Amino acid sequence: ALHTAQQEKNSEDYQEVYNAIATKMREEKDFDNNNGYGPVLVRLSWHVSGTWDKRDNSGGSFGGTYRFKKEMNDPLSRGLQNGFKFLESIDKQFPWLSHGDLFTLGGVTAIQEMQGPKIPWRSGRVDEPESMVPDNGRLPEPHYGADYVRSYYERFNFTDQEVVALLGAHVLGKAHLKNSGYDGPWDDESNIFSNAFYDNLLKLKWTPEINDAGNKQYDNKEKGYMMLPTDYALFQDPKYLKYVKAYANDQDLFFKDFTKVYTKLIENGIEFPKENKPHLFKTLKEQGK
Ligand code: HEM
Ligand SMILES: NC(=O)CCn1cnc2ccccc21
Repeated sequence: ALHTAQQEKNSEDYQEVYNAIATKMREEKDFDNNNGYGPVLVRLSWHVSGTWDKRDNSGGSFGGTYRFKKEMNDPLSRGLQNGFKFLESIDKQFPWLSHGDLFTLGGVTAIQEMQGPKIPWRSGRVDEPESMVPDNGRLPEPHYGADYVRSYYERFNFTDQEVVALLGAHVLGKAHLKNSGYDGPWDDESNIFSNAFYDNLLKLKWTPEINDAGNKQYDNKEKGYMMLPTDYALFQDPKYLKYVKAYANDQDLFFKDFTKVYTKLIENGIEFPKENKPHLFKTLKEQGK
């Protein structure tokens, strides 16, 4: 069943929600070794959307079903509960906002407040009941290479270029051994949204290592950076590598392409009537806050 998103509030109302999330991010910037909540909010917005299945239009961000424990406790989402807890006070402050809108707006706010691109965001997702929670197992695993990544994103009809642009979000935050069985990076500059992911992938020396959870990851000793096998796949696969180079050399192109594919991701399965216009948010800084 296709979901139609009606716009119920105007941009000023959503800018107020944006400001509440952005202000709370500033107040709690010491979270996770001073990474702050930005990275986990971005990952949450992707996980609530990554359950979408084009075959029956199940899952996806529309119904806000991540709020139910079956989806929240998906082992591949370990650690995202921190993002959910962060958004609980926002949920209470704006009871009229649906959970699907809350989770996706959280990611948009985080990207913009971490100096990323402006993401035009459309509202109107409607909460669905627990019976609509998609099964676990729809999110990707980090252990495999390019063939796995390519076939995984076929579910979204994403091209190689879109997959590479989307994965640039792995410039943010870090892996935590207890969450995913991967660990690092150990630098603390991972809360600025930039094209550094591609630069690092191309320019640094990556050494395969078995980590303390017995998983193979790629480490750079000099900088204390790491890459998952699925990250490194973008370097190994010649078709992906072409776009890794393009984005390493052109941050504006990366920002433009990331904005397009991230918007596609968080809107998959949703019909937006043309009168339901995207909202463009000002950052706190642009508002002089
Ligand atoms: C092949 C697809 C992907 C795989 C296998 C994957 C896997 C992972 C893993 C294992 C972690 C570490 C989690 C932890 O230990 O806390 C992680 C973190 C993260 N992922 Fe992905 N991911 C993928 C795609 C994406 C996409 C499409 C986005 C956003 C557009 C994204 C955004 C993030 C962010 C921001 C973090 C850092 C979270 C934090 O610091 O707590 N990932 N990812
Ligand atoms: N700073 C870097 O080397 C990128 C960090 N990084 C690479 N793959 C990642 C996957 C999840 C979070 C951070 C990640």
